[in-house]
Amino acid sequence: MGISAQNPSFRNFFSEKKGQNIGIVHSINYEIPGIFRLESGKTLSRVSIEYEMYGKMNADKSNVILICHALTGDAHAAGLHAGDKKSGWWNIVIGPNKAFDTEKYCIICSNIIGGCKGSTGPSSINPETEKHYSISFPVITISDMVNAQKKLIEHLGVKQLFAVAGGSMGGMQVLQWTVSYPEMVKKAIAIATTASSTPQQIAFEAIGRKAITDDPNWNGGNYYGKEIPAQGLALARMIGHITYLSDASMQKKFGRDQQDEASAELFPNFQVESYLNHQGDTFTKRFDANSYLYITKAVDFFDLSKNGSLIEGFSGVTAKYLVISITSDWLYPPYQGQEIVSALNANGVDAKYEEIRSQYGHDAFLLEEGQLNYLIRGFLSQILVSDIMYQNFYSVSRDETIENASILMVKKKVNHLPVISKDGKLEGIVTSWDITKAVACKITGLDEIITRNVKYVYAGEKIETASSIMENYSISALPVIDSENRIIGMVTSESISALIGRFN
Ligand SMILES: CC(=O)SCCNC(=O)CCNC(=O)[C@H](O)C(C)(C)COP(=O)(O)OP(=O)(O)OC[C@H]1O[C@@H](n2cnc3c(N)ncnc32)[C@H](O)[C@@H]1OP(=O)(O)O
Ligand SMILES: N[C@@H](CCO)C(=O)O
Repeated sequence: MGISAQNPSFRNFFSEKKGQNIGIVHSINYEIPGIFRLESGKTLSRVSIEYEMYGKMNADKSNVILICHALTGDAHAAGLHAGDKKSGWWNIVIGPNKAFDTEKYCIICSNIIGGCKGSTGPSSINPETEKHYSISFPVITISDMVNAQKKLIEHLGVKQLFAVAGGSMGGMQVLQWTVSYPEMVKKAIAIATTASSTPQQIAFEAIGRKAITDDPNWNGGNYYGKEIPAQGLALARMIGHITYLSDASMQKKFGRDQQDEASAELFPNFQVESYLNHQGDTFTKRFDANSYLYITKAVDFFDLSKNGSLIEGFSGVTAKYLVISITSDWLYPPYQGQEIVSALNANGVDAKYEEIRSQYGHDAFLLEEGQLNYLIRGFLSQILVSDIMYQNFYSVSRDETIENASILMVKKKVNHLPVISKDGKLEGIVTSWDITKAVACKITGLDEIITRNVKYVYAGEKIETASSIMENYSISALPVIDSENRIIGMVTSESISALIGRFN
């Protein structure tokens, strides 16, 4: 790695718990059955989705985390392919004891539709013509990428994702998931991203696309089996790569250092030139130019605002959110992460904003191991009352008889009955112990034995809060209420204990 973090002691603080690697992994290819309809209305058939899976699904498939990759990523997020020396692109956070702990969660990452790493894209063979799609490939959007992932997730029998996470364009997919399929996402982690591409972001992508289409080898997109538009693609990557770094990281990596004169054709190359040439050159060996055109356009089209309002765009989102920005990211600056959180909060969504303090620039989401692990681990392991409360609870009204209340308790095998008013507000609670005492004292009216000074919690509180109330007052069930004192669920000591076995 080229530079050390801005404040080494800060970085070490977050690196305290080292994870392990997951070893050899392999990719799987899934073909979506039938026709796949795109947002544009166009259709594709025999769409392939390449994916990798690390860790095991638990019995009810409730521990699945989907990882969404950035612009030039792929399904290989972690571990090693047999014979390779380089691990997957997010190996720093995926594995045993890492934030995306493969001992606890089942991690899935798939290559996006439009890509060139095993999923159907412009370089694939069109089954109707038996030729490369090239630029006959339909326009794709971030929403299409998410719809293709949803097909894969459904095929794997997963009803709800425990979390969806990703950086940059991966973060856009995260946002899109929670807007398109709110009921399918419990937790969302969007890093170094925006909810709407800005003119400056579009401008950089546009220059990259022009570099490709101006290369004579691009040949209207028909270069498969011929010379590829390597010069244009390399130039596109060089421009893009500058936006992934920062002024400070370039200073630190290269300063004004030059290469040996012997390596130069005309003038000695600065080290930064040589670095960009290397990045451009390597990129042409791993990426398809047409895919680059389609994917960057999908990023440019991305805009979740509705009628000009991001608040409106996020209406209906229910996932709990962690939004992370990077202090030195000038491509997706922190204000864009803050805007996402404000719009989510305005919709009543539990969304938290965090910043990674780094000099690496945008690509810090691929590099800042300690801070990423610390923030993501904390967010994934935080369990709220709403995660474990029972919404199907039984209640009584205060004019009920003790006999009826006790029959209900026996039939439904519960030890607590919240007492509620006609408009659903919490008035008190009766327990099986209250009833036992009432029978002993020959009391028949429920009203006389209700505990009115009832303890309660709110759905958004941490389970630690609920369990300490239970412990302090020696009670085993708490009503969960909303801001208008209406009861919306019950949390019990059994539901908290059940958590211990949740991910086994
Ligand atoms: C996010 C996703 O979903 S996946 C996509 C992520 N992957 C990529 O973007 C791949 C290409 N990008 C990179 O390599 C990115 O810089 C990062 C963020 C992934 C890695 O960052 P770092 O570890 O800091 O690597 P750095 O930016 O210094 O680049 C290292 C490479 O530059 C080369 N290099 C460094 N200095 C010079 C120089 N002066 N002249 C020539 N080459 C140089 C190194 O030899 C090394 O080459 P290699 O990758 O072929 O081994
Ligand atoms: N370096 C990453 C970040 C782009 O957002 C990539 O190439 O995908």
